Amino acid sequence: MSRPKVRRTTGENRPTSESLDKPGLETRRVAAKLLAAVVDAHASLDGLTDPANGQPNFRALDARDRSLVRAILMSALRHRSTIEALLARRLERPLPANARALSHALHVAAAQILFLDVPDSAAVDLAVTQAKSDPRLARFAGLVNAVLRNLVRVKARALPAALAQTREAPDWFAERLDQAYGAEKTAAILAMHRLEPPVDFTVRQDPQRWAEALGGIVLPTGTVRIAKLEAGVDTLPGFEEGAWWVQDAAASLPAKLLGDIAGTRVADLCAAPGGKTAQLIHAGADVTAVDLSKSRLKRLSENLKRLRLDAKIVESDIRKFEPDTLFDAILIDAPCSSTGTVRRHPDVPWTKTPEDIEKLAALQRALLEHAVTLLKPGGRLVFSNCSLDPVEGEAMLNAFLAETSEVSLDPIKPDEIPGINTFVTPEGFLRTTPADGFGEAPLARGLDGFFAARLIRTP
Ligand SMILES: C[S@@+](CC[C@H](N)C(=O)[O-])C[C@H]1O[C@@H](n2cnc3c(N)ncnc32)[C@H](O)[C@@H]1O
Repeated sequence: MSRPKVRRTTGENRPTSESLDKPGLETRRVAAKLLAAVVDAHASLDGLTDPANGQPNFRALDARDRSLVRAILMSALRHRSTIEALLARRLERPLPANARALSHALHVAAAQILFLDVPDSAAVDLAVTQAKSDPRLARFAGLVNAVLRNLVRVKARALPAALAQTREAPDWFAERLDQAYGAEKTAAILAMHRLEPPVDFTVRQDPQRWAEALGGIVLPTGTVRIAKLEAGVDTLPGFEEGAWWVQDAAASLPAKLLGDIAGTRVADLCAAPGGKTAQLIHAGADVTAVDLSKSRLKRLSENLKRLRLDAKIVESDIRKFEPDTLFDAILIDAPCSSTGTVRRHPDVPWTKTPEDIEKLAALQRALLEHAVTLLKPGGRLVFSNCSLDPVEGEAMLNAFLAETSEVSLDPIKPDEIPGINTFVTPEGFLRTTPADGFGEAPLARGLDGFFAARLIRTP
């Protein structure tokens, strides 16, 4: 194939009022702007697309265009390495480092061409118009046209080959997974990161009935799972009456590891938005929910209100939380790199760095050190997080245990919760990854990456 050449701007590339108003153009511009914010400024996609506090250009779009922007960005990030490889092959030389806006516009268009149900001609045409109407991109309009037209022509053959050859992750992340899990399991984890995950529900009772009502299956742990949402969760049966809450199957396990807590006083430290708080209250505990974030605690209150569940809510840094009486049990679901949730949050590996992992592990250690002082002698504490990185999990916990006499490990037993036996490590930690699951049925495969350990306060 003849490689596209960079074409210089001519007068014909100046924006016209027609090009500025072209239907769909603003949606692509916003998508490219948000992609820049994620990849270059490490902003979180959920924050940027928050309906109340998100990026202003995004919030100015109507609901349909907002969903298209989200769909473009989910695909662009979920397949970022593959798109990068396919674009690089169609360019004569790498894009200059200062051509970030061009790179983002190409990625947004390629995501539509390769992964979304948008007509190819519309994706190409809008990207070219976008280039012509942006002073930073106008001189590249010819290149955008040539690269994207070429991509459309070859995609049937080139996409499967690129998917097979590309590791779908930034190098730092794939290398850390390799070190922790080995090449084969890393490949399986990264393959799961490309797929849209199912939706899991924790139900208050009668999982079988709710599986039928929602059109899903019951996993061995009791979680109800459906393949995908056809509309908002608030349209599903059982939402109004608070019969269930959305919670990944792995996220439902740490609270269960506290065992029978009916009638006991339990602290849920790092509680918001409250999925695990709801489990603890539903299990019959008198729960104190503590979190640093006012806005996240507001969501926790709203969630508990819908579920008609009640907890004492405390806004505090848990390092400064000094209750009058010690707790019978504690759950601490600590802030982490969230690398176990990449299937749902494909921006995570592109917004986090190895330095973040080290900093978060140090914060977790500090939170855990204070949390154990709030526990009654003989009481149990479960520490959990949704990171795949052992620095935030196994290594942090082992180092803490080696240096403290205040608590000891209470190993998790493989048969104490149905369905978890393959997730329990030889030392008695819980470790899940997206490559794990509950059997070979397609809907039973995969769950978020989680780490959990149970400790007991020295009597
Ligand atoms: C992984 S989220 C918790 C998810 C929650 N347990 C659930 O199941 O819905 C971590 C939480 O820790 C909170 N957090 C972070 N640092 C904290 C601190 N120093 N003290 C209290 N909460 C903190 C964050 O605001 C965030 O809500």
